[in-house]
Amino acid sequence: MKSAVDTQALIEENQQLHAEMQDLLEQARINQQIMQRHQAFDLRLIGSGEFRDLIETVSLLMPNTFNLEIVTLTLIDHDFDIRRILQDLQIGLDEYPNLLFHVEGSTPLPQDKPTLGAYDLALHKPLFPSYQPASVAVLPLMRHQNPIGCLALGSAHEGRFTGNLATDFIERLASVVAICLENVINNERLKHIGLTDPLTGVNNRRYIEQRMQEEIGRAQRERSALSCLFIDIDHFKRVNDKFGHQSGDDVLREVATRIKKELRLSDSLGRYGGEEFIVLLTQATVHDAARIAERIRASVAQQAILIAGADEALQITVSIGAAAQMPPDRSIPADIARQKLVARADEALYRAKESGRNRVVLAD
Ligand SMILES: Nc1nc2c(ncn2[C@@H]2O[C@H](COP(=O)(O)OP(=O)(O)OP(=O)(O)O)[C@@H](O)[C@H]2O)c(=O)[nH]1
Repeated sequence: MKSAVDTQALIEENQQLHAEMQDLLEQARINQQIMQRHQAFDLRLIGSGEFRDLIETVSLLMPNTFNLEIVTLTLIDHDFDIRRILQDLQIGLDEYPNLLFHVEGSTPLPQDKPTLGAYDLALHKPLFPSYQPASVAVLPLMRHQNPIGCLALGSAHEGRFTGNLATDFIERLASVVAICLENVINNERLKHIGLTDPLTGVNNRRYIEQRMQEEIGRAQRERSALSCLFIDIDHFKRVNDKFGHQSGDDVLREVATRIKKELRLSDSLGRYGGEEFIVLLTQATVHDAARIAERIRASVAQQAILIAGADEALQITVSIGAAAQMPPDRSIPADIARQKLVARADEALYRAKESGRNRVVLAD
């Protein structure tokens, strides 16, 4: 027969076991929640179709999911290839302070294995320009054995990332991010190719029409000014006939470059047809448009264009028709407003040609 003492010990042991089981259950519940959060994060990451999605997932969702103070993504883009595409697609880098670009010649990014440990100002400042964590994990992003950038995880806790922590989990995370990154960059590249004129590198007609429609809609809503320039190279057929098609192509490229130089970042330039370009000037009245058009005309006319194979530089001029959409009429659908604006600029261009070329004419 068991004594009262034995019974009491049994009860206490039972209570102890019960408490341990409750702890284990609680731990399992927390683990399950963490796993679900990680799975949701993986799905968002893998589902990123555009650059914007990926950057937002990495810089906003990732710190939340993994309990971090900051996550930054540094890309290797020494030839500015990625930045040019993002700029042309109107993806403003200012919107993403945690997206960084490695500076050529500065401390090389880690390759192969992640590095974990305490924050080191000299080493980590470029990866965390706006926040100083206590401990960091720097994960190399590799594709086909080549480094494409790095992911930097920052925690406010000193003990979070230490040299002896197993790295399998974060290595897997880095390889998923690297694949997703390559995928979104390729998607944006394809989009860019579809909207770019291969000869001059400026936007093509499809892009400029699309952009005009958006900007006209915005100008109508915000009651802001918007102008359009229709630019045509004078006697371009003579260039082709006299110096060959290749020289004609060189002239087209140089004229596109000179036009672009006179524009602000918010303006758009597109090749509209053979030797025709359209410029869309946002927040620009007819006076602004006339001033910019005159600058473009002068920049083409003032300096002859050097052509490979030709003995002398070619004197090229352009004629420009300018039309402003002011005040924007909200009752007209944006596509009709776009066609009207282009038609008015085209009509002004016709008058510029008729009245002697190498001039700017404003639409009525
Ligand atoms: N090299 C080259 N020529 C092109 C291209 N696209 C169109 N052209 C040529 O551009 C010329 C346009 O000639 P026209 O429309 O007669 O006009 P223009 O000679 O510029 O005369 P005006 O506009 O009246 O001053 C044609 O000879 C086309 O073959 C191109 O991609 N490359």
